[in-house]
Amino acid sequence: ERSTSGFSYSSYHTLEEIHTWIDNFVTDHSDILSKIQIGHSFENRSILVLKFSTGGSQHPAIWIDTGIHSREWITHATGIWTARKIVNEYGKDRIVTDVLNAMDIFMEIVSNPDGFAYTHSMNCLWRKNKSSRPGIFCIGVDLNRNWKSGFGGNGSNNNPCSETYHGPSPQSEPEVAAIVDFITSHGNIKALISVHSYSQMLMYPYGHSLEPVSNQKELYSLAKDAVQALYEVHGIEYIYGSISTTLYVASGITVDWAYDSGIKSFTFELRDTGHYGFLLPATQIIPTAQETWMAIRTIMEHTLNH
Ligand SMILES: NS(=O)(=O)N[C@@H](Cc1ccccc1)C(=O)O
Ligand SMILES: [Zn+2]
Repeated sequence: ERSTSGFSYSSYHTLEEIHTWIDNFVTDHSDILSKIQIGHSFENRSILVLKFSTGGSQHPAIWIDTGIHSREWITHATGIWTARKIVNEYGKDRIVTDVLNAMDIFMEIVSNPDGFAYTHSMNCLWRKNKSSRPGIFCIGVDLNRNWKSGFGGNGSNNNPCSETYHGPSPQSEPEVAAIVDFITSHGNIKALISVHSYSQMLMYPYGHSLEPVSNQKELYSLAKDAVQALYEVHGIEYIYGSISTTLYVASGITVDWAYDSGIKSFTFELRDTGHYGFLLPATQIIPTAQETWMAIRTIMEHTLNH
């Protein structure tokens, strides 16, 4: 009898329900799972990371974050389903087993806990964190514009009332600083996957410039394979390419910082293409998670072998 047996993987959940699930899930799978607090948010909520590990010390690792933008609820739900998939597939699926026998996986499901709580209480379309500063009467920084690489460039905004406000300085936000500190001190993260919604895209750096990254061919080819694996599940079509050429120029973003830190980095924009947008019905959670998993699994396999 799993203590998570009452949890619905086909529903959206509150922050408290997710934190309770994390505790129960780690208890149920304590052989392979542990919970790490990497910091706290502006409003003092815990920032939690799931660690999947079969032992060893300082294994090369893969980082996955969901929920950096709080209204993108499909991403937290996909993260939760993916976490369960990983533990269920270990020992069964050859790729998952090979990956976890050689690497660790770190997953941060609620990367913007203050914003996420706010989407449940006050404003379901809230995007930013909830930081406030003296003399500034608009709240929140866009946590996907607060990173050092290209900070303050085109595709970010220095107006605190903007939805893409980059904040006063790189890593000014505790939610970003916590990830930077964790990944930097770990020192052996090989790949990073940052999950957003919506648009149905799989992208890689750069966002801050139109200049192709040095290993563009490798990332393009891997994105192509990952998108094909995703398509084969439910026939959902993704487009793929570099962020700046596929979507728009965006500066101070997670994946550009990761790439400049020597990490192969990808970012997803999950379902849909705008019909429901951020308000994707819960009936699409499991289909979305199932197809996204096949793309993530493809990226994991490549990371293990290259
Ligand atoms: N998820 S979204 O609707 O906010 N779109 C994202 C697009 C995006 C995602 C990853 C890196 C750069 C840009 C955004 O941050 O603007
Ligand atoms: Zn987003």
